[in-house]
Amino acid sequence: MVVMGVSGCGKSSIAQSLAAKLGWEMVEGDQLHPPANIARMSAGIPLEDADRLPWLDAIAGVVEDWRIQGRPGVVTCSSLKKHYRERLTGRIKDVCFVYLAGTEEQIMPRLSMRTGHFMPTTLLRSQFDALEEPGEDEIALYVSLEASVEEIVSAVIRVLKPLLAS
Ligand SMILES: Nc1ncnc2c1ncn2[C@@H]1O[C@H](COP(=O)(O)OP(=O)(O)OP(=O)(O)O)[C@@H](O)[C@H]1O
Ligand SMILES: O=C(O)[C@H](O)[C@@H](O)[C@H](O)[C@H](O)CO
Repeated sequence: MVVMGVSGCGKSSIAQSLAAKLGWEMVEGDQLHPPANIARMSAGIPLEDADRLPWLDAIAGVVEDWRIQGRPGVVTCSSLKKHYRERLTGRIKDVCFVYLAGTEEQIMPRLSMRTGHFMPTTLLRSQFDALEEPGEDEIALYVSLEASVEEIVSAVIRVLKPLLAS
């Protein structure tokens, strides 16, 4: 499972709770950024494709390891563009994206109140500019970010339960 969406949509919060409830391993995709990417974002400079590709490949490696081991897992990754998501999954249809959907107006207060994180609020617009929402040809669950973490996690597990049982 890849919890995706723009900065501040709630990926880390939802993924932590999902992994705990499911008993799955969780990987924070942001931990796999090259230091140069963190420095770039911290300086208020949006990442470009060239910056993201090695990061996406590192996350794809986590997904592939889980696939080889036959183990489920939850990883957070903004996955803003379709070709990023294809790079993450290798176009293998065993990965579900949980897309935390919302508006800049809904997310900005969260980013403004968050402390101790490298991502400046000024980059939120660039995240939406880059965002390509998952299409009908992709395995993705749209979830409104407006609900509580508990409500979102319960809804995701409820909807995916039949898949999780297989
Ligand atoms: N469902 C929610 N309702 C209210 N606040 C939330 C919700 N989910 C997350 N938050 C809060 O919003 C802020 C951003 O959440 P979080 O860090 O999980 O987002 P993120 O998508 O992982 O961000 P980034 O991509 O920048 O790391 C945090 O302060 C978090 O406590
Ligand atoms: O795709 C990107 O521009 C970046 O990866 C950001 O989305 C960060 O990973 C994170 O969301 C901010 O902390």
